[in-house]
This record gives sequence, structure tokens and C-alpha cells, in this order.
Amino acid sequence: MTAKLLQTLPPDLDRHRLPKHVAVIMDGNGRWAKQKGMPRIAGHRQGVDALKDLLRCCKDWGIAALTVYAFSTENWSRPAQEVDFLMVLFERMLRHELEEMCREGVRISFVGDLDSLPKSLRSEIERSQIATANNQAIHFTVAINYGSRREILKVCRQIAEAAQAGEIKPENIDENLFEQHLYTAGTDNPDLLIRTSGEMRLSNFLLWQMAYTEMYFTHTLWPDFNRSEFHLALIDYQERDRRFGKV
Ligand SMILES: CC(C)=CCC/C(C)=C/CC/C(C)=C/COP(=O)(O)OP(=O)(O)O
Ligand SMILES: C=C(C)CCOP(=O)(O)OP(=O)(O)O
Ligand SMILES: [Mg+2]
Repeated sequence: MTAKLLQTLPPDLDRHRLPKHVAVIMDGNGRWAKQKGMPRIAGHRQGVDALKDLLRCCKDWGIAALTVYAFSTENWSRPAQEVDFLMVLFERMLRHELEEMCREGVRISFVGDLDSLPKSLRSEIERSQIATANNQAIHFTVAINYGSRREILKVCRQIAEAAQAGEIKPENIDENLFEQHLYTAGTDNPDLLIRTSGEMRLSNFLLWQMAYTEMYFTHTLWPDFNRSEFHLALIDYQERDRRFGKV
């Protein structure tokens, strides 16, 4: 009964004022593990369960898109053992969850510099993107080896090359053209960003895309983030007045 109730949108939320696209910085896995006297990687493992539950919840509650930050361009500076574990964890999650994502109508996409990821992970990424390309229930985007500055530089380089080749004129470079070159081309910008673990920064995540995103910060560590926490974030979001510079 309780499980059934949790599947439906809580009555204090207005379904017409839900964010269409939620972005999440899943932070605090290492601290969660440390608090429990476990190695950091145990926090990442537990973080997968929190993510699976949030994805299901977004789908149940009618949120069209979820984007999560799984690995930044700066995260390569962590100990090799942790980096290697994360790469294997991503690959394993994709392999294990693909069938269910297909069944649930999840379309999965990846953003980031994917070329420099391990080959076996790249092939799981490709396989899951192709297998879910026509799914409609929710668009789930995972940022791996993602850095917003790198993304913006890539756009500049591509546009400069096109200008040099005479394909576009500098005066025709506008926001629309710029967005077409981002990893996130074709996806609406996030309405709500959630960052767990008490840190209040963007850490190089979706800098262009989040110009007008509402931000919600919680001290909860990512592995402890659940539907009740998400519910609180949505209540907070629904109280915001999004003015976009107007009065
Ligand atoms: C396939 C897929 C998307 C799997 C998801 C697995 C997952 C939750 C990855 C997040 C990894 C990460 C660097 C989290 C940040 O916590 P932290 O390590 O920075 O923790 P800390 O700030 O406490 O040190
Ligand atoms: C959640 C991910 C994948 C990256 C941001 O968290 P970090 O833990 O790497 O960010 P900083 O605290 O170093 O800014
Ligand atoms: Mg962290």
C-alpha cells in the first residue's frame, strides 16, 4: 500500500508546475562510506541504488528528463583505484540495467568526452544509446568525463573551423547555433538542479545550460537521497518565482 502510494505524485505537488528536466550532482558518496568506516568505493556502489530509485521516481511522477553528473573531467585526478572502480561500475550498471530500461521506456544518452573512456565502457554506452533511442517515457542523460569548460571550448573550435571554411559568417553566430554544438544539443535546459552533500558549487557542470536553472542544495549525502528528499526539493521548486529577467 505504502509502496503503491509512493508511486503516484504526492498530493501536495502540482503536476502542472513540475520541472520538466531535473539535473543532479550526486555528491557525497565518499563521505557516506567514510562515516560508516567503509572504503570510498562502497559509497559509489550504494550511490547506484539511489540513482536507480530516483530514475524510477522521475518516471513515476511524470518528469520528462533527468541528467546526472557521474564523472567530471577533473575526477581523473583521484586515486587510480577509485577511478578504475568507477569505470567498471558504470559499465556494469549499464550491462545490468539495459533490459529494464528498455522495458520501462527509458531513453539513455551520454554527454562528455566519451572518446577517452575505456573501450569496453564505450561499447556499452553505444549499445545502450542505440537500444533505447526510440523510448519515450523519460530521457535519462549521464554525464561521464564531462566538463563544461571543455564542452564550451569544443563548441568554439567547431564554430571557428566552420567560419574559417567559409560555411558561416561571424555575425550569424548566435545562441541557437552555439547550442547546436553542445553535447546537450536538442535537449531543453534543466529547470531544477539538485546537489547533495552540502557543497554549494557547480563543479564545472552544465555552465551554459544552467543560466536560468533553479538550484536546490541539501546536506543529505547522495547514497541517502530518496523519494522523500526528492519530494522536498520539488516542493521548494514549486515555491520559486522564475522571472527570467522580467518583472
Ligand atoms: C552508471 C551510473 C551513472 C552510475 C552512478 C554511480 C555514481 C553514483 C557515481 C557518482 C560518482 C561520484 C564521483 C560521486 C561524487 O561523490 P564523491 O566521490 O565526490 O564523494 P565525496 O564528495 O564525499 O568525496
Ligand atoms: C558528482 C560528480 C561526478 C562531480 C562533482 O563532484 P566532486 O566531488 O568532484 O566536486 P568538487 O567537490 O571537487 O567540486
Ligand atoms: Mg565530492
